[in-house]
Amino acid sequence: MNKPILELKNVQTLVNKGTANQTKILKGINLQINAGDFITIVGTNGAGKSTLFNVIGGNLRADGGQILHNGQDITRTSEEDRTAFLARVFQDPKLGTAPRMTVAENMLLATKRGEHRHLIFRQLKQNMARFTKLAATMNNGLENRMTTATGALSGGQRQALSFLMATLKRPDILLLDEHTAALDPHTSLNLLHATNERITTGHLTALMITHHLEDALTYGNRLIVLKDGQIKADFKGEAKQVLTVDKLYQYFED
Ligand SMILES: Nc1ncnc2c1ncn2[C@@H]1O[C@H](COP(=O)(O)OP(=O)(O)OP(=O)(O)O)[C@@H](O)[C@H]1O
Repeated sequence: MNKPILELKNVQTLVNKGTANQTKILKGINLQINAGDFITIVGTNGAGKSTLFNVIGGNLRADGGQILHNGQDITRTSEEDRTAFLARVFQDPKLGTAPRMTVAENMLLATKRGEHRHLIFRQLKQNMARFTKLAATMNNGLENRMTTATGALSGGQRQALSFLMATLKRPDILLLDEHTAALDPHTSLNLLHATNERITTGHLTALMITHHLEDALTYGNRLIVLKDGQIKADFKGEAKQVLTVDKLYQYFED
């Protein structure tokens, strides 16, 4: 059998280390993520979902356990070095794009994720048709704003651009941290559809945090419930298909 694309072995994190307030946030996470997995993650506020993404992304170091990428230990690899194989989209549309650069320039930058980036503007012209076609797949008019500064886009267009940028250079792992939560219901649904399309047709490996149980059930092949820093359930394949909102809701009680 192939190695998991990402594996977490007994991963633990602490906050307020060495003080009287020292607290364990992740309490021994064991998780094997296989190539092509699209995992939705749900859990109460404070369950540790963002902390899990921080520790996978490398902006928080694990205080115990191991993280392996294709079998290689990356537990101590920096956040910057992990961008060579990992991309993340945040809830805040402002976080994923450079506001003064145009849509096309941002996209060009994204083709160089994980490399020393300097823009060669002649490459803009060469890539414009491809970028415009890609922007059109987001179904929100982004393709008509290729030379607009990103700061002037609507929140929905900016977040769609962040998502596109995260996937332009194929990441081994894509982390979606409530990436539609700041959008209105219609815009959010549109981006979710585009997200699902790009992940499934591109066979990307993705983890998506959401507070919408319906969305967690609708999308992906796997669903994880995080509670109090631990994985309480991991539904795969058919077990996920027969899962209902009512059953899932039980994990949020008490
Ligand atoms: N730097 C920190 N210092 C102290 N406590 C922290 C720190 N970072 C996270 N925590 C605590 O760790 C717990 C988990 O936080 P985390 O943000 O991972 O939860 P979450 O599941 O993403 O929550 P939400 O759904 O509200 O976004 C929370 O109790 C939070 O207060």
